[in-house]
Amino acid sequence: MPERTDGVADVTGTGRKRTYSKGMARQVVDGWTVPGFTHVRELGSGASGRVVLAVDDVTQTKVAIKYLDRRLDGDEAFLSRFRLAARRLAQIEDPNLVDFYDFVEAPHGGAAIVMEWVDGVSLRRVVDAQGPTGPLAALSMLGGVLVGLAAAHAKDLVHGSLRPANVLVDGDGNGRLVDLALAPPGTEAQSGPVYAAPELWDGVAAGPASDIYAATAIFYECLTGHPPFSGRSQSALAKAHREAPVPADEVPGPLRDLILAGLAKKPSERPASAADFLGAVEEAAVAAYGPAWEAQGRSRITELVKQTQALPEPAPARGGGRAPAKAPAAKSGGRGRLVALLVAGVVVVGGAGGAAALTLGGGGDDDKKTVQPPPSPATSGTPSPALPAGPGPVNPAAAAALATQVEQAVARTPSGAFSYRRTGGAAIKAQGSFALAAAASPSYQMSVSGQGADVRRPAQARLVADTTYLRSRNTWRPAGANPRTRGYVNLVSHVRWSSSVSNVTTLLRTSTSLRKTGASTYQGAVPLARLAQAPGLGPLYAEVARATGAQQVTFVVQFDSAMRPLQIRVRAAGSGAKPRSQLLHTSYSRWGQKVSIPAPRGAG
Ligand SMILES: Nc1ncnc2c1ncn2[C@@H]1O[C@H](COP(=O)(O)OP(=O)(O)OP(=O)(O)O)[C@@H](O)[C@H]1O
Repeated sequence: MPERTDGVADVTGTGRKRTYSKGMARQVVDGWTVPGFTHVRELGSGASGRVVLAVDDVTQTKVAIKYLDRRLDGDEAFLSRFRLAARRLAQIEDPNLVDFYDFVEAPHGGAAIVMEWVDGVSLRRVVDAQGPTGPLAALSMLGGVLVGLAAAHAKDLVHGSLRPANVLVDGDGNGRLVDLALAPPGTEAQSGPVYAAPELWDGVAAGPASDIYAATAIFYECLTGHPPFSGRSQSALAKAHREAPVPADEVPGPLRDLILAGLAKKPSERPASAADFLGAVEEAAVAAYGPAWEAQGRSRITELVKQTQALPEPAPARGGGRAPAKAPAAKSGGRGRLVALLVAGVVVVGGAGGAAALTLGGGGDDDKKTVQPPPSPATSGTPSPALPAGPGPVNPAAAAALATQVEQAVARTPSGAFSYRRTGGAAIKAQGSFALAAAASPSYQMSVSGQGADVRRPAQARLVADTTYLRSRNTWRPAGANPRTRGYVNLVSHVRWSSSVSNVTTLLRTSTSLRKTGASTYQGAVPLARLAQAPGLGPLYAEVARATGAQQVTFVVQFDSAMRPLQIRVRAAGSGAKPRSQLLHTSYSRWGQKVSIPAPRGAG
């Protein structure tokens, strides 16, 4: 049973307690407010509720609180489902999901979600204001959305109503998904009709495949400035999703297969999982735009976010409830977009050469007439030429100084959270936290799984002083000696080295080409023969060389402003008739968070 504190249910079971201050501000939202927070301002509202920026009275942390619409907080079936989803949401930490803190219910009606406040703008606003993002930024957004979906799907959580308004883009160009599991089953198609997969229109419950469809429809809109299908009524839109050919010829040639795969009419014909799709996205992006595509795409989207933030913020939408779907009266392409066009000195007359497409959303932000945007500063984002992947000159002293700077930055806040995945070959996924000790080996706690039959189920693992412990029925046991758990020991070792900071610094130090490709992004290449000599990392890269036949790896690493890694992507691509490739991708977050990973007591 949820513990009740001060009349507030702690349904996430996190046991978080707050000291609730009296007399907190109750402006912005009338009636019940979540105790312990002071509201700052309203951020906006939609069909599912009203969102306010608030400050935790104890920690002074800024949060976003979504007060659920009466339609939801009065629906007991929805509430009991969402309570279960909330427990899982509270356990996920992923750089592409907005952190979920609490689901709070008032004793006499009223419910709210307390979540991380994202200092950024929604992708809806970015596309409204700037038009198509250019292919690299669109790919980077799709990649982020798929990473977030993969993390949610791994916990059996489906987004259900994914659309650009539910992708918040932060100042680092990171797309973060919000509003997971908020659409009551059966209403998913109406929650985001423009992005709703054909099966949702037939009343099939939302699943990973419908999330992949929505992610691809968003990708399409980033590329072209308008969604793939439109219709004058719900039934016309449903028919288009079910029957109309995918208008793939509007997107750049190298990206068409991705669009066709993700928007396949039958769920079984779409990529098998978000993680699989991510692998295909990576392959297509590298082939078309070179290994630095992600860094370039991210820097492009970061620029678009900045430009959008500089525009006057649209007044928060009011009214909560979404109007029942009806053919919308012709509207302009959105307030923000209009302002952007005026700022850019572009005058749009009528339907931009007849290219206007009427799209039907369920109201609110997604209910808009999209106009094929004329070239604007933002749409002229043709990719810069791919950087050379081959070895080039490197200044070893500069590379070593950079590596030292990273080590020093990490040593100041030596703990955090990470998520890791390997794609290509046998997939591996892991996420958790780590603590780096100067004099001892680092400790990791993670949920880890792989593709082999013996490691497919996620296991909870700890690595302390080079011993791996696995959790089984609430008991931690050392795993080394047991042949049945050897697979997990190998996975943990792989993850530990792949996502280690020493992997980052070794790649920098041994690079044969290294260049700065963004404000805090570097791209380089290292021959695998060199990495095979590196302490600890040797076996990892020997395996990569064996599996791919590659001679070298290329990498892209991005740092935060304190020079701690935010993410690193290492790619090995073999050559020949059937080249095999692998991607090792670690994202880091929450540097400096308090992490304690002791050796389990009594576990030997
Ligand atoms: N965690 C957050 N951090 C920052 N801004 C947020 C956050 N969650 C929502 N917002 C912003 O608050 C506003 C209202 O969000 P809301 O989710 O109600 O809108 P919506 O997605 O259009 O509608 P709905 O999902 O309810 O149909 C939007 O501008 C959204 O970008």
